[in-house]
Amino acid sequence: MTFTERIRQSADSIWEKSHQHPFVQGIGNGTLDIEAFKFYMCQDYKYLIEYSKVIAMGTVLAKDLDTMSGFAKSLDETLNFEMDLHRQYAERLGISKEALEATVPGPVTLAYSSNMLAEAQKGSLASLIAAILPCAWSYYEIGLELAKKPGALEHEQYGEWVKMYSSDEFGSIGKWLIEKLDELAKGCTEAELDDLEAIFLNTSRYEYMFWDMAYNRESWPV
Ligand SMILES: Cc1ncc(C[n+]2csc(CCO)c2C)c(N)n1
Repeated sequence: MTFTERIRQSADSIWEKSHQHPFVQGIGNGTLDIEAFKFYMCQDYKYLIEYSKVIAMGTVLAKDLDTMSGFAKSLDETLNFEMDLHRQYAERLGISKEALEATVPGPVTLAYSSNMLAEAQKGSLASLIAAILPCAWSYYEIGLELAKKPGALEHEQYGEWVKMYSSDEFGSIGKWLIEKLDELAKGCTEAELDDLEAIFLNTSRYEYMFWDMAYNRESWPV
C-alpha cells in the first residue's frame, strides 16, 4: 500500500461524511438552496486566496525545477481558472466583484486557511502537501460522483460547478500531488509519516466543516 492509499483509508469515514453531506448532495440533485450556494461561493473565494499563498510557498520549498513548475502551474490554475468560476457565478448570482472580495471570512474559513498556512510554514514540502492534498483530491472525488447523477452536469445553477470539479484538469492536479507526497514519504521515518497523516486528517475534517458551515450559513456569533 502506498502512503497516500494509507492516509486516504484512514480518512475514509470523514470523507464519506463529506460525500453524504446535504450541501454536496444538494449540488448533485439540484435541490441546494441558492442562498447557501452564494454564501459558499463568497467564503470559498476568500479561502482560495489563502490557498494560493500556500501553493506559492510550495514553489519556495520545492527542491527541483519540475516541482517548482508544478506548483506555479497549480497557482495559475487556482487564481485564473478556478477563481474565474467563482467570479462568473458571482456575476450570474448578482454578487458584485467588490462584495465578493469584501467577504469577511467566517470562523471555519479562517481556521481552515490559517491551519494550512501554519502547516506550510513548518518548512517541509511534505507537510505542505499533506495539508492541501484533501482539497484537490476530495473535490475531484466529489465531482466524479456528482457527475454520475442524472442531470447534474446540465443543471442550470450547479452544472458548471460539477463540470469543473469533475474535469481531467482538476483530477491531474490531485494526481500530481499524490505522486509528490508518495515520493517524499519514501524518505520519512514512521514518526514523520504519522505527523503527515495527522495533518491530512485535520484538513479532511476542515473540508467537512466547510460544507457544514456553508449549508448553515454560519458566521461569527458576535
Ligand atoms: C474549501 C475548498 N476545498 C477545496 C477546494 C477545491 N480546490 C481548491 S484548490 C484545488 C486545486 C487546484 O486549484 C481545488 C480542486 C475548494 N475550492 N474549496
